[in-house]
Amino acid sequence: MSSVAPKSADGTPSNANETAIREGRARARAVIRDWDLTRAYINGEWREADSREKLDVIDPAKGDVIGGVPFMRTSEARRAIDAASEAFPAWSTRLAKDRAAILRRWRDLLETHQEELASLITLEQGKPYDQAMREVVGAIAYAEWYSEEAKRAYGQTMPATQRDRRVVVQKHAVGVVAAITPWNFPLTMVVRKCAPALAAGCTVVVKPAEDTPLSALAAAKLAHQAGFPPGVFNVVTGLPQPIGEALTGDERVRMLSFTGSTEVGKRLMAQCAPTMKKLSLELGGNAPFIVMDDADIDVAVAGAMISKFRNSGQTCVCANRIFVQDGVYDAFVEKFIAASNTQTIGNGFIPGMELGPLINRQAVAKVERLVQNAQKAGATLHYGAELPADGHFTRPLVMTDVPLDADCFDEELFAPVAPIYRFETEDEAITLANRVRTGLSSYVYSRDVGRIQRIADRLEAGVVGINDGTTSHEGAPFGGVKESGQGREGGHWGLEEYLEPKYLNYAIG
Ligand SMILES: NC(=O)c1ccc[n+]([C@@H]2O[C@H](COP(=O)([O-])OP(=O)(O)OC[C@H]3O[C@@H](n4cnc5c(N)ncnc54)[C@H](O)[C@@H]3O)[C@@H](O)[C@H]2O)c1
Ligand SMILES: O=C[C@H](O)CS(=O)(=O)O
Repeated sequence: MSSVAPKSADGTPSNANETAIREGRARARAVIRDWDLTRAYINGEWREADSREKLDVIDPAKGDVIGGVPFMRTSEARRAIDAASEAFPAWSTRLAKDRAAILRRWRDLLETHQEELASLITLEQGKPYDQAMREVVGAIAYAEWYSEEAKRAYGQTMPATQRDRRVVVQKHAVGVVAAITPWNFPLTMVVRKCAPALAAGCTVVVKPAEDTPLSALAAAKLAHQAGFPPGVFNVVTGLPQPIGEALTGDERVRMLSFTGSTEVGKRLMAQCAPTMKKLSLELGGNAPFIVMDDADIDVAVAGAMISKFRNSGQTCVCANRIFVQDGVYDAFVEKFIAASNTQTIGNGFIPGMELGPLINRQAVAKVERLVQNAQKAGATLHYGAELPADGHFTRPLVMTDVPLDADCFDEELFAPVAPIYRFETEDEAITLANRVRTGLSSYVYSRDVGRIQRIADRLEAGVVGINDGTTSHEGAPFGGVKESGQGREGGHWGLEEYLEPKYLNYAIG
């Protein structure tokens, strides 16, 4: 049976753990203090809310207040749009190599301060420190990619169709971009949107998630040091709805780049319609994880563990439905439950911690609702670690015998809960995998390359992990189909999102 974080002999959390938590929190709170992460960033200045109100920031592992950011609303959002709009002409016409150089400095500052940034992520989002460090490394990778891609916004010439005509295609920055980001990767989601936007010559107003605003403010602090001119990069913190209405309703904002739930994505999409904004929407997932009976079971179990439990299941690409073919079902279930039940759960500052808390109480209530629904429908529950004393934790859980009509088949769990479903044929697996409204990530385990290709061809998804539970790559076009959104982030695809082609037709006489 697994346990909460490693304990001392008498069963209380070891002094070493308590010391690690205390020291980790102290390091992160020193970053908040020394970097003065208490004000939003508008037009190159650090600003309070007009009302002087503050929005508390909570440590999800302890449930206590660890910081406060400006509780901004419409007026401050409008000032950020003013700044971004005024900065756009100069920034968009600046030489690409100059934009690239500033992005490179931003990238280097992210790397120089990666330990401070990782501590901040663990404190405000809860993920274990080594996962937070991997998030910072991911953010650095995106910043690096777009510091280079900034110089590759290439145009084209078209073969003449008339002897006295020439056609030249140019690329132009879209304009002011509103970037609204989620809490599960509070740094990477900001960099993954802003780096390509800034590389393309756009200016940006970021509204981070209210649960995790500090990482976005830290990114702004480093962007300021990197030399982004005033108004080019802005971060507004506060009440989502009025800020969102200001950003989506203002005709000067030419694009919305949103990462978050499908529900909110649909709402924001509708709010953008009156001013016809360009959209990049990275929305909800519900990833199928398919294990065929010729798969290497140990490889499949290892992949399912990473895909399911990374960030305590709070990623858009987590395995949300694990489908195992009849012939290997019992073997897979036995090994997967054993692996799941050895995981430690606790404060992310404890060295080697595997599972941190969920982001807030609402997230815990949602997963409890989905588990109760599945159990009532007939699922068998195989619980892992006991819960730590405080914080927003939920126990790691494997569910077998899950009925196909359980709510968790269609809803994103966003928790360390793994429903397993049995299937018989390849066609049945694909039909079940596609029987949802989203299509972001998916996984297939087999050692038959023809079977893998047949399944990958038919999966309704933007990403297919093949014998691999992790699929992130800064150069790949990340994004989904159906209600997982539209547009792509990463690689040249990510830069193109923030560019508009314009063709010039020359009569040459
Ligand atoms: N596709 C991806 O790349 C990706 C990445 C991470 C998370 N997600 C998805 O995000 C969801 C979890 O993140 P979340 O809980 O932060 O999502 P969420 O939709 O609740 O919030 C996302 C962002 O939208 C803001 N927001 C919420 N309501 C708003 C409104 N009315 N107006 C303006 N802004 C508003 C929030 O403050 C936050 O900044 C999951 O569904 C997950 O799959 C997708
Ligand atoms: O949560 C969504 C992220 O996009 C996951 S990942 O960073 O792409 O793996």
